[in-house]
Amino acid sequence: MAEQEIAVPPEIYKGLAGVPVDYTAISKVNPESNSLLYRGYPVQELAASTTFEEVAYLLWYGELPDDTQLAEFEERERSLRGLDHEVKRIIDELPLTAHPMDVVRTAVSVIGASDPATPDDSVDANLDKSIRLLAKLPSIVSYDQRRRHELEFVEPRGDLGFSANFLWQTFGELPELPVVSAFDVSMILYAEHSFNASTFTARVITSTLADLYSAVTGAIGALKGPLHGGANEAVMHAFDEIGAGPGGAERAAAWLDAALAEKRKIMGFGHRVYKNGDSRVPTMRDAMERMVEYYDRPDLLELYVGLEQAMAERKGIRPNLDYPAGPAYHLMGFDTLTFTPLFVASRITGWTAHIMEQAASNALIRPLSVYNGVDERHVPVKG
Ligand SMILES: CC(=O)SCCNC(=O)CCNC(=O)[C@H](O)C(C)(C)COP(=O)(O)OP(=O)(O)OC[C@H]1O[C@@H](n2cnc3c(N)ncnc32)[C@H](O)[C@@H]1OP(=O)(O)O
Ligand SMILES: O=C([O-])CC(=O)C(=O)O
Repeated sequence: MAEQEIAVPPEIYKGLAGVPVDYTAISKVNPESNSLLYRGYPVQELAASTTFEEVAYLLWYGELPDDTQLAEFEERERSLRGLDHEVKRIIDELPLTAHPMDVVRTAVSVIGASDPATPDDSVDANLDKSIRLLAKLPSIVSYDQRRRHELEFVEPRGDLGFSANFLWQTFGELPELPVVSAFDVSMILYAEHSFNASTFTARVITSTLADLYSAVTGAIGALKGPLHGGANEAVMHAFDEIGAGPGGAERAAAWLDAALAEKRKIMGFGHRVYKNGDSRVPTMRDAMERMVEYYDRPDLLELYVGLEQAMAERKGIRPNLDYPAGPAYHLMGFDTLTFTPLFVASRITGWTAHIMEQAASNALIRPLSVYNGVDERHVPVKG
């Protein structure tokens, strides 16, 4: 008699936590040293000495551009910033009740559906689509924020860098240097973070040989959720619940106790990979503090510090990048609902770098599941 097989239940890695699924040469997230490298460069150094355009180039081409390469790259990006009538028309048809992330997702989908190069998956075509989306996202995001205030579209300006132009198109006035610089830092920090949920979504879609626009559209959907990019918006909702004005630290602690008693997740805290703090937070916190000073809002900093300290005491959980980014964007004047679309405008660089990396060394992403439903049964014979 054959020896009876003892079924060993396979180990399930819920949420793929701790499971390496592929190599990447784009960025290295190191929770032990609390560091983040883009193509080998520490993100803090990039934030201090480069522009977001240089970082986009680095992520896509693997090296920082020299002066000539940067000038050509900037010229191309600036030439593509306009928005076709068709995209504006479709945005206009969307109800104002639509979340801005749904608007961005739809606009990217429309651009993909209208681009004759969509099926071309050559490296050159994908680079072209990537810079096209990078250039157009500020127009899409600002157009949507402005239409909610019944304001006209502001045409992009070819004499401004990415971040200055983004602010110009959103607010219709030229921002001062400290604001442009803090915004540019946020774009650099949000640009790339290895196999996070939205990037992995983009890679899964690419692995089926679907086009770049489809992968980006799916990634936008994944980023919308509050456990991922949607947390920067959710941080501001929490700040609104706590309320502005003096005494923020005490109110934040009391709010936190009530929220934890209700078993709520505190948005902007915790991270799947970093368990001792997010490598990007100190740099973004500096940028946020510069905005607190610039806009003279010490009460917001008091609330920020109060909630951070209370969370450390109660749960020992540290903030992630969304925590300082939310209040920084609020101070700059962005609507709270626009915060996650700002994340899209930056992460388009990382997503598309990963789409191209996946396409260059593809294997269909298709994990296994372990069935735990009812045993096999049979449809009763009728009659
Ligand atoms: C740019 C980004 O996308 S960064 C992430 C942005 N997302 C957020 O800020 C949402 C809030 N944070 C969270 O929900 C989580 O920390 C995540 C989703 C980011 C990471 O989750 P995981 O790695 O799965 O951690 P996990 O959920 O296992 O947390 C471990 C424990 O800490 C708790 N915890 C983690 N984060 C939080 C939080 N923000 N608030 C309250 N409790 C938390 C969990 O409830 C869990 O407790 P338990 O062991 O008693 O069940
Ligand atoms: O890495 C993650 O899981 C989430 C994150 O911080 C990011 O995408 O920037």
